[in-house]
Amino acid sequence: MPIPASELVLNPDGSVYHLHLLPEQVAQDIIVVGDPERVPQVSRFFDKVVYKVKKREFITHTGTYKGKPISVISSGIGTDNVEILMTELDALANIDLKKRELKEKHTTLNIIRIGTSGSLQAEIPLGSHLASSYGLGLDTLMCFYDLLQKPLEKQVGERLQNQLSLPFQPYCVSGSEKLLEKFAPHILQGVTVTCCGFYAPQGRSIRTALKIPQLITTLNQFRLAENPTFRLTNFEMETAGYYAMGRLLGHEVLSLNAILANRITHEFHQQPEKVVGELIEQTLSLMNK
Ligand SMILES: O=P(O)(O)O[C@H]1O[C@H](CO)[C@@H](O)[C@H]1O
Ligand SMILES: O=c1cc[nH]c(=O)[nH]1
Repeated sequence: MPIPASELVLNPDGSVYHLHLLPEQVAQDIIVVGDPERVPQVSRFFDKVVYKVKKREFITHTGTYKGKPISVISSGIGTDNVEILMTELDALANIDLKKRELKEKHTTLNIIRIGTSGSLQAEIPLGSHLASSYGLGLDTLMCFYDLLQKPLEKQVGERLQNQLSLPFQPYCVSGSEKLLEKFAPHILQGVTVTCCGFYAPQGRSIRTALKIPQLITTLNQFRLAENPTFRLTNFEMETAGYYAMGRLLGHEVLSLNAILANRITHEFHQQPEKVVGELIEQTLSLMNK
């Protein structure tokens, strides 16, 4: 039975609905970024850019880097956008769009996020680069998917739900071990908390009262007796969504974070573009090794 037009939506030119991409316009190695303006900051290092496609916040540049096909795509902010991006990238790789059928052979995508983030530990300074060994989702995306979690991952979600009295259970998913191996010797590793907003969901209060005023303290002090090295290191808004969708769809995903804020020492980096630029160059040089 072909996948109906209402479920897998295609544009009149045959491209996927939101990304506006055709299968030949995306590589198997993909860098994802939140900010659409970061796309050319990555692709300027490519040998050449063959395709430039834009729809909404989803901007794609595809070409080669050191002779290997590569794409960079922006997601915009949040795990709701990540769900769309990951589903449509997977459809481009694994569904025959003309027949609307699953292809016989599965293609695994290698997806690396380069994003900005705030530190939850005083000793992780501004300007650090951090690879997420786990993503911990404080959003409700996975309430709608049947995600398999390992016992430690499930335990983290249950404990945090309890400690923060949340009406839903956070989810926790590991990143790609294969990709982490390339980066781990060169940058910090940590557990990244993915939030459903930038202000109150990350404990920021500008003009409104917080429902969970102890959020940052609880996350800063979260520990597992069974695994004493497990601690929550940083905040952002996409990583757990990428890791969960990657596990559901069978793709390798790693999130790399440029630490711009420290929420414990109350600082924000004076030159954010410099920190992000350094992470872009480091990622490109390590991902092909
Ligand atoms: O710099 P990007 O990749 O957008 O990532 C971080 O910055 C945005 C918030 O300012 C969120 O998307 C968060 O995850
Ligand atoms: O504190 C921060 C900094 C960047 N991105 C976030 O989501 N939070």
